[in-house]
Amino acid sequence: MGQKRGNDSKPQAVESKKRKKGSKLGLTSSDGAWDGSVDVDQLNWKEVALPDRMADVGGFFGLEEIDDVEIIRPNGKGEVQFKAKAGKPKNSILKDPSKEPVTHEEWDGFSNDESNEQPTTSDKSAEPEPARDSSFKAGLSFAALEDDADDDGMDVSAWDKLGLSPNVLTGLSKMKFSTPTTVQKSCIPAILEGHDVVGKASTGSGKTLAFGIPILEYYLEKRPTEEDSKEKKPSSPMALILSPTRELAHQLAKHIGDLRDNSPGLDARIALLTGGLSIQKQQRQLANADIVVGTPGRVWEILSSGQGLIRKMQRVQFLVVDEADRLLSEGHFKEVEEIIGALDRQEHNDFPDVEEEAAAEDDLSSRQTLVFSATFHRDLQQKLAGKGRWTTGDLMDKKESMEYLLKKLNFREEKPKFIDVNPVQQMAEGLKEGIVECPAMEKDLYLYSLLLYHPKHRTLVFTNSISAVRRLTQLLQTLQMPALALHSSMAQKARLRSVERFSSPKSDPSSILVATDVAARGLDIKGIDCVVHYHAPRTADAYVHRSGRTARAGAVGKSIIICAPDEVVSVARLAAKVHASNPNVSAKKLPLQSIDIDRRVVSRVRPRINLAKKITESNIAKEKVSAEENWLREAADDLGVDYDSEEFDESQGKGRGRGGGRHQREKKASSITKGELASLRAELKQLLSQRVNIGVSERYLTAGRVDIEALLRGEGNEAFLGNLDPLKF
Ligand SMILES: Nc1ncnc2c1ncn2[C@@H]1O[C@H](COP(=O)(O)OP(=O)(O)OP(=O)(O)O)[C@@H](O)[C@H]1O
Repeated sequence: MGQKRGNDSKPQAVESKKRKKGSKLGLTSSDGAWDGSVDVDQLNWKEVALPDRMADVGGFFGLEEIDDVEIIRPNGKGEVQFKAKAGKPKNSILKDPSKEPVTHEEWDGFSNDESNEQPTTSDKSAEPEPARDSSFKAGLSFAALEDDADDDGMDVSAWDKLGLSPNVLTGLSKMKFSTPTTVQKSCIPAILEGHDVVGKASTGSGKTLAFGIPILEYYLEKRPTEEDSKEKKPSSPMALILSPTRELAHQLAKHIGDLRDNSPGLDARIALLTGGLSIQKQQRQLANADIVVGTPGRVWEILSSGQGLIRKMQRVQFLVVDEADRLLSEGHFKEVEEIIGALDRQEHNDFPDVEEEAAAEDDLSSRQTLVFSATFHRDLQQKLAGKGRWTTGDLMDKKESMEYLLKKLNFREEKPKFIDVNPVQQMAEGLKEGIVECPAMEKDLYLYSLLLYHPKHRTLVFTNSISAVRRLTQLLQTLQMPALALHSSMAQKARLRSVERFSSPKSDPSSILVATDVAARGLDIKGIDCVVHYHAPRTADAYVHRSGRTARAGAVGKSIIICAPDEVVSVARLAAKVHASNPNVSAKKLPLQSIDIDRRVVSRVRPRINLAKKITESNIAKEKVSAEENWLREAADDLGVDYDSEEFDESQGKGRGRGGGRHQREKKASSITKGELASLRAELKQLLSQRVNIGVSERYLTAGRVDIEALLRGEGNEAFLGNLDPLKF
């Protein structure tokens, strides 16, 4: 049974017990006045600016600098103190970089693999920020609500039953979230009551705020008092939120940060701990954070660096495991286990006095564990049972998921609440699923045709490999389509640019993002109308998450699988698994609509595709050959031998070893001359300048059967000329 979290604050004695340890920060002179010296963490550090060309470099370059600081050596020995020359800052609190709202600039890209992450310097040191608004008291903010009544806020009475503070309601109103989503309605009260919660709800259903709101409410209730601030009592983070990828961590921090920024009196400081940022800076952010969001690799790296951080983190009141099936699987499992183990470990000599130890035990016993995902797959079960391999990606039912989560996570309650908002339906309600069947070698042609049918649709195309992302992006760009690439071996700045360009409201409404599964989870981009699986997803949960990038937050969207004949059976099996728990769906009648693309369109655009493929293959082969040659030349230089490209080509071309044929094809593609390439381009340009002509002859045009005026006005699908049935999907 969950221990109900009362609305009253803990008795003062317990509060002060928790924060008993004296502050070592600013020093005071004999008359008790602050003498201007501060701890190194409290100085107003700024990141060292780098020239643009070095923007993707990190590590050592994550240095920060500071001006106008006097270094004092009180007793002439090793000990140093710092004094900001500018004098005493406002409210005696110097700027704390972790308190700045998380901005887009701080984001440094995507990666599944934290260990391979490149540090970056893309985050900017913040402007000086206001100190905590300690005059603002929770529960006394009706005035704030009234003040804002005439801005463009919304009626939020639908949230009334959830018992939220006026502060958070104001924030929700400003964000125009008039109604809680189902997962929010079900999870928020349970979390506010103090329960451990496992929440399962479809993609895009608002899970972030389902746990984010109770955390902010807890902050309002327990935030440090004015007194604490004056005494500069060190605080501990209240929540640790773990996320499997950097972009998700960023999004979570941003989403919760947005609500904080819109809610009067809410000034919780959020630290973002992901690879790619200077670790020293993150350690400093952590020192003052109220909410910590991070990826397991970096969180563990920082916690295990000592400095009493584990002890500090043991006091978190909320441990959130987002995208739990992914986080408790694959590469992250070990680090998550380490983190959870460290949070639970209680060693007696950890605490300098009995009172502190008692307070820590108190915190530990009241810690809530919150676990969220849209899917819980069977591999998690296998892995937890010690059977190792990740294979099927099949989805687990409620009982199985619970059993295995219970084994691994140290829930405070014997029976955490499992809130499954969509027990029968894995997919978002507004999602339409379709399948396009085509010959295995003609996927490019069918993808292009599909895209022509969907002008002004923001489309996300998933492939199963990085090389396919590279090739397809170039192919579509050659066909003058606004395509962008996203995969984990791109430089971080380039990844950021791709997502920003794709998601910007100002971008071309026909934008296409070609991506690997690095974009499958959590990416919350408004207005993705269509998800295309160029390669069929390998697992049922991948299908759910990829498709979940569209039809988010009650919107509608389409998910289309392009499928070769020999893939049809496995794709149908995959869809059957996803819909298995839906009694309204039978294996014989899956909600996977077959889409027929007009054969005339396909045959008319084939010459475009053939030309574009030739150009793209030639470009890619040229890039590859030149990279290979550079490498061989360098290797030959190192070995002190002569590199003879012809001799090397001969040895490759005789079919010795694997890949000889491919090498020959690449060589051939790369040998297209500049002149030939230019004429291919000119030919393609000519084809692209004409609309795809369907059943229209000049006679037909002059007979007036096509409304040329309407076409010129941009009505209908401008890609096509003639009578064309719309795609029935
Ligand atoms: N109550 C609400 N009303 C309207 N929109 C909301 C509400 N709550 C959240 N949203 C919006 O819904 C979108 C999806 O939310 P969120 O990213 O939390 O979904 P999710 O369930 O975590 O998805 P995924 O499983 O794909 O990670 C966000 O853009 C968010 O701003």
